[in-house]
Amino acid sequence: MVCLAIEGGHRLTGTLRIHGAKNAALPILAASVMAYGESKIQDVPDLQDIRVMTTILRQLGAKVKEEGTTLHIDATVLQSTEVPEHLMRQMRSSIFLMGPILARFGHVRVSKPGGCSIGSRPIDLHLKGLHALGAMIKERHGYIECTATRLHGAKINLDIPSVGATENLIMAAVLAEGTTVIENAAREPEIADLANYLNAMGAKVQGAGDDTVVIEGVERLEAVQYRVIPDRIVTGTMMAAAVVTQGDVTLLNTNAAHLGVVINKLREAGAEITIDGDRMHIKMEGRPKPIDSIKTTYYPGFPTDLQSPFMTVMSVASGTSMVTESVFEGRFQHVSELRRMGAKIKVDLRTALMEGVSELTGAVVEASDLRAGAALILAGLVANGTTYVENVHHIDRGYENVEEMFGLLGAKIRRLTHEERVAATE
Ligand SMILES: CC(=O)N[C@H]1[C@@H](OP(=O)(O)OP(=O)(O)OC[C@H]2O[C@@H](n3ccc(=O)[nH]c3=O)[C@H](O)[C@@H]2O)O[C@H](CO)[C@@H](O)[C@@H]1O
Ligand SMILES: C=C(OP(=O)(O)O)C(=O)O
Repeated sequence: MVCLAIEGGHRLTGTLRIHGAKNAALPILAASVMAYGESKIQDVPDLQDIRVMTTILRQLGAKVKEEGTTLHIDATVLQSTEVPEHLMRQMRSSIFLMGPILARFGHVRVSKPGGCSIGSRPIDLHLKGLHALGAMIKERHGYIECTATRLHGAKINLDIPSVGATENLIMAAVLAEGTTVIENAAREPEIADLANYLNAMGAKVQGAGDDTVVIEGVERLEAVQYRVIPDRIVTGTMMAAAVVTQGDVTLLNTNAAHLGVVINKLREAGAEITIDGDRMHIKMEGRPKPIDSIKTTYYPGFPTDLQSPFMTVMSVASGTSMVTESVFEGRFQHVSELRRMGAKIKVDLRTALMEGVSELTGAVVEASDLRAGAALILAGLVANGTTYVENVHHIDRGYENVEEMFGLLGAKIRRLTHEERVAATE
């Protein structure tokens, strides 16, 4: 079990290029199984979740070649439409394969991805939608098997604007017969990115990024070259890191339009943020001011994936701030770890009240999930002494070479084995 050792007290300065978005790349890679020919997907981040996705694609019989951050995928012929259980279990995003494999091959068998530490994360809306598109669905022994000679268009109203369900259903509907209308669709930028990719392949998807998406089914999709959008959650994390360390940072390959509410909240905390095309400059002088209140919600609201890194900012603010998590029921597990470092946080159900402290102190802490890990790295950057963040595998799911990424801005972060960590803290 590896851990990150973060030496506190180094102000972040310098320039960093933001990598491609995990949450856009994953559904796009899944969608590539619908194309005839060799797809070329650019700016794919080098992350654990991406490695799991390419392993699954290879296991199904697709040819996958890596060339730096470009992936070449040829799924013209697949040997299997069953995703092995051990790979399904490694990440939730394996569920994205359900819609495209079913749409193109008429059959798919996957195991249930299960919940994770941030919440129960059911997939009922994915299944209800696929059923409306004409899939026969059998759920037995923890497996889901879907069949359909050809899916057909349908009107689907999602109970919740689920990102994953919207994406899975768009992918299933592009090869269906007739027109599909998805109402109360999620509006996250990654959905528009997926639709742009599908449309480049010959699909007819309109309205992605809005709450009604209309998909006119086509017969066949052709492989294309496509570049994934920048990762808005990594951008937001690095912005928060610049603020918490009172730094001066320039981020390249960003899209400020995807981060409206995040930029406003950091300005409220006192950050000076300037935007010039895809370049963002963040400068912070002094302690962050308290942020009156943040409530996570669906896009374009405040993203749940940035709730925990922002909690670190608020933990060291010069006053009291409030956060309400309304998307995932279990996303406050970083609170106990931040408290170990000296943060003063009271939680009442889904709301946390943070009384900013002037100093955090380094401690051994555990990342319970990806973004909780990011929050603890940020806390380690400003803490007095060294912070050891355990369970780094969660962080590796979403931040490419995390210690190098922060290191480029002057942070001192080392990756240690468990034995090295124990020796360092004895
Ligand atoms: C790979 C990816 O893109 N992951 C993102 C995606 O996850 P994901 O697509 O899993 O998140 P959803 O938008 O589906 O989840 C939103 C809410 O809907 C609920 N729900 C969802 C599906 C369903 O069938 N039934 C149901 O009840 C979930 O439990 C949750 O409470 O959006 C989340 C919300 O912005 C982000 O935190 C994740 O980073
Ligand atoms: C929750 C997240 O991702 P996933 O849906 O892949 O678990 C995340 O990126 O913060």
